[in-house]
Amino acid sequence: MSATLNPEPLQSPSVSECSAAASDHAASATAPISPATGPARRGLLIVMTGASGVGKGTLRERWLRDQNVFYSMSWTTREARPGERPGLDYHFVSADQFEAHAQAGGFLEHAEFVGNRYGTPRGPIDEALSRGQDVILEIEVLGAMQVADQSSEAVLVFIMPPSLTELRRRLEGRATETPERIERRLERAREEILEARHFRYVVVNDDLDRAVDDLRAIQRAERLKAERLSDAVLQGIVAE
Ligand SMILES: Nc1nc2c(ncn2[C@@H]2O[C@H](COP(=O)(O)OP(=O)(O)O)[C@@H](O)[C@H]2O)c(=O)[nH]1
Ligand SMILES: Nc1ncnc2c1ncn2[C@@H]1O[C@H](COP(=O)(O)OP(=O)(O)O)[C@@H](O)[C@H]1O
Repeated sequence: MSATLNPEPLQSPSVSECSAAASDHAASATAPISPATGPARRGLLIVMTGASGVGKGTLRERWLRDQNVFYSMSWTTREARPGERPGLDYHFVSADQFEAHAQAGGFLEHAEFVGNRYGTPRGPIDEALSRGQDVILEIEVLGAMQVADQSSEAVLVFIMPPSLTELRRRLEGRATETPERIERRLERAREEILEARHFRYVVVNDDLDRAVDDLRAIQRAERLKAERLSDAVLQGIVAE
């Protein structure tokens, strides 16, 4: 893939809005009104991005522990690491399978990262958002920018390492990559960090608990946005 890091500020063109009212969640005049969490609410599309090794997976696991959130499992051409579970951590595919899916328009976004390809399958995300479930993507920066270009509703959160030294320590400590691949990931991390201002939020992952609190605060604030009130909820309020 030939995409490069984009020096221009992100544009957020509008995207066709899906029906905000899921059919199995019709608002009624007598139901308690809770615009932020109420029945006709479409799920949030939250995109967590940032360098490899910054702690995205660790944060996501803690953040979502007690929540019914849809985590989008990516496709990748990378080989599975020992302990990784096909169909849970990633859908591991060949280069040909990946390319065929990309050609068929099956990815919401996809990008090359240090010699391998990664992509977010489109279908399950639309389904989850429409039924009101929040969706979390955990992807690198080029892919996150593609999502931002396509979807004005996406909430983009950049996870910042406390320092590059600490990022190196985490990548080395995790010991999932060869030293050469760690260097390539760190090079990529420098480029990614320089793009941080293009995203809506930045969370520094120094203290894990505080960073998870920040993510929860973002999710809560985004749920309260007035623009997310659907017609169904408003009509329900005035119909009383
Ligand atoms: N664009 C894109 N990036 C992804 C996707 N899935 C994972 N990534 C990112 O690709 C990078 C490399 O992933 P991986 O090899 O699993 O390393 P790790 O995330 O550091 O454990 C990480 O920054 C991931 O967040 C995806 O579907 N699309
Ligand atoms: N706040 C933190 N403080 C110290 N170590 C952390 C923190 N967050 C994550 N880590 C560690 O850093 C390493 C990389 O985290 P990981 O979640 O795999 O990153 P990513 O998914 O972004 O590649 C792991 O060994 C993890 O335990």
